Amino acid sequence: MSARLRLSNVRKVYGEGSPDAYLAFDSISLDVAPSEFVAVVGPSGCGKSTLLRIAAGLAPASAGEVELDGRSVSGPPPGVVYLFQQYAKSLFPWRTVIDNVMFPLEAAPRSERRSLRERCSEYLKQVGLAGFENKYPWQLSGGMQQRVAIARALAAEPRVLLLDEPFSAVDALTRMELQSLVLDLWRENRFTAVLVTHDVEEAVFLADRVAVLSHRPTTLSEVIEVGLPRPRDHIATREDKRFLELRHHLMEALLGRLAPVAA
Ligand SMILES: Nc1ncnc2c1ncn2[C@@H]1O[C@H](COP(=O)(O)OP(=O)(O)OP(=O)(O)O)[C@@H](O)[C@H]1O
Repeated sequence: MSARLRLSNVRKVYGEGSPDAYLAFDSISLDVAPSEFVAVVGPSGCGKSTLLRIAAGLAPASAGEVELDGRSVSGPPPGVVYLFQQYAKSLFPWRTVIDNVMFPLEAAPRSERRSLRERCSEYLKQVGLAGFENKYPWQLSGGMQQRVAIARALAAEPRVLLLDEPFSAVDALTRMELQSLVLDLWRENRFTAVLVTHDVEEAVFLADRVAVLSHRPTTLSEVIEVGLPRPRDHIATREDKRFLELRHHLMEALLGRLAPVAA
């Protein structure tokens, strides 16, 4: 099957041409199939967010190519939605919850607004926020605000959803709830998902494959097939032998270069 999203030999240099030019990563090639869920893990600062922004067409690569359904990406393409870590900054505090979710549909003709509003209420229901349409983001908890951001992403009917550490600003239990929510929505809506995270358990729990970025100089060191059965459950999946093996392997890959802690 042809790739939905294809990264071919992508390289990023910040400050190219200047004496303090900085090579973020090089030679990254990765194909993501339609409806696949791929996680990208790597140590802090290795370039995960940069890579995702390039995949979204939000930043240019220094070399290499990004393709969406076979077409070269040179700016944000329709159908690709980016979900940010900092939901509080990505929601508009002066708009109600429903008006935040409606935002990607604002260009639609007035005559369609009523039916779009109903559709957006449906997305809010899907993320467990029925009845919160007329609240403002600042009246909601952090986890609820990220649910609003997820509903807004759904309203854009993504072919590809790019998730940049989307759960890192919430507490551990909320994080697990949001992980399950994203898995349910992914299963129902069949978008392609690429998740950047530094959390190896999250990567294994959610993804079909995990791409591992190395320490500097960053390259793609391996891509691992997860192969755990779906639907996944926080208790049973995390106790599965395969889950534990993968977690071990990824922890070693990410921590391998650190010196052991002295007794
Ligand atoms: N706009 C920029 N200009 C210059 N350097 C940048 C810029 N954005 C990122 N960098 C550098 O590129 C490297 C990769 O940054 P990036 O945020 O992509 O890494 P990351 O793996 O997502 O990090 P973290 O896991 O800590 O969020 C870092 O060393 C960072 O300082």
